[in-house]
Amino acid sequence: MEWGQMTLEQWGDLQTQLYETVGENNYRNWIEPLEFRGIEDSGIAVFHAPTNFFGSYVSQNFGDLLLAQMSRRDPDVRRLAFRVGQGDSSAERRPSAAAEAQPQMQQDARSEPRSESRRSSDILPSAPLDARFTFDGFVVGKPNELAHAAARRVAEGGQVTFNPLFLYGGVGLGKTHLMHAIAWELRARMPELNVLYLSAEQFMYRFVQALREKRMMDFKELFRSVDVLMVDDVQFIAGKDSTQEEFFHTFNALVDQNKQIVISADRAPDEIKDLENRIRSRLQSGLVVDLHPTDYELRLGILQSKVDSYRNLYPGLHIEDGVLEFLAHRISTNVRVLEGALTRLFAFASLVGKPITMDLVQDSLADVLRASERKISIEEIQRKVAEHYNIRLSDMIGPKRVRVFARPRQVAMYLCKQLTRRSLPEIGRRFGGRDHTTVMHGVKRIEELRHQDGQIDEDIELLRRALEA
Ligand SMILES: Nc1ncnc2c1ncn2[C@@H]1O[C@H](COP(=O)(O)OP(=O)(O)OP(=O)(O)O)[C@@H](O)[C@H]1O
Repeated sequence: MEWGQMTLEQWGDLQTQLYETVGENNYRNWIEPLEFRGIEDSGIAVFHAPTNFFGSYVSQNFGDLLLAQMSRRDPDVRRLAFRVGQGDSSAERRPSAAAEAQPQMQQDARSEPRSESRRSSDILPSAPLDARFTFDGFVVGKPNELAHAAARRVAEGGQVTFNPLFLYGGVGLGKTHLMHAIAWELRARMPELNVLYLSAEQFMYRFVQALREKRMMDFKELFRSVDVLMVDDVQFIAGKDSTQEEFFHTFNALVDQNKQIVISADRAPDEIKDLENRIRSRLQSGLVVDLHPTDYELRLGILQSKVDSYRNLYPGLHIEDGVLEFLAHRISTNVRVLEGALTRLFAFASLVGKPITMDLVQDSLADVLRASERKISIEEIQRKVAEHYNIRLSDMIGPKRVRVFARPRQVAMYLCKQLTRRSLPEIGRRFGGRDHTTVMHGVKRIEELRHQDGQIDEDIELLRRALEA
């Protein structure tokens, strides 16, 4: 290291001044234990701090003052660095080239500790990131465009504008994918940032482990020294009092330091039961965005993008027109199921050496298609049919046998047979305790009428479509 102009002696003078400015207690606790190492030629004043937490605290609370006083004496001083560990600062302890190349980061890091040990992955391992979960692999549509835009903004790593970013949505809608994409992007753009991604469950596990091993100071220090904290599935900590407490303190400490936090959950903060109110309100204090259930266009887009990525794996595999549209229409539950179906189709087709046709879809995905069928209930059918024929529900189910009630009743029975998996006796029971032979007769009668009476046929088609919508 080349030393700047400031000498140890001058540091001694400065300490006396700091003593007067910060007061005896602060001075003894926070300034005196610092060891001045010198000034690197890049204008970084380097201090040795006893621990990362210590460095972080000094940086946060006295960094501006220290920097102002130092740069008054030596205009070359532009930043402070608090490092832990043994030995002299050496070349490998300098901020990385990437950090130097990032003007924004330099400004952020002005008074921050950026030691190698702080970045060391064995001290603060992030949960592994899935290589497929990048922004490139994320298909944007109406239901997720806001969440995607917010995630992009955070991934730029600029000034923290909303804190935390809270992403929520139902199962398999892309929360984890977006979180990983943010982490990948930040790592690529700013490798010097300490980005920690983990699930709320892992947070709890580490907390409990720290308690058990009596290493709470280390735990606090580690979590307070990250630059970006990302916690997935935060609903997990609901009802777990001490984990919530610790999460709350970690959260506050990082927000106070203007460090970005990204949280995901399966529901909105005010819908998470057994969450302390103070945490709930913290989680709501930034930007809360939800991933809406996918629509047909988004599902089709996702399928098309997955097919593109499969092209290398299965070259020459042909997909019949209409297959993707059919899947996007039929599998509307979640993207994970949709992806799984496509993977299975490709594997199946390549095994049997055939193109992906509608027949192959029916053969290889029968269970998935069955499971994703919308379940239509007997009550729903009865209600819709009663509405359609403008009669009361009680008359449809009741004993009256006049045609104005009997015909709609038979139509409803017929639809129950067609659209549900209920047995004839079960259907009979739900129509005022009628016998299964009555149901059978009704279903037969409607089958006949569909051939003879265009109006009935049309009514049934209309009702079926409304019920399946
Ligand atoms: N818009 C999208 N574009 C591409 N892939 C997507 C999209 N949304 C979801 N996926 C994929 O769907 C799968 C499930 O997504 P992810 O794991 O992110 O869901 P999640 O919302 O975190 O669900 P969970 O609540 O179950 O954890 C992943 O393989 C992901 O890549």
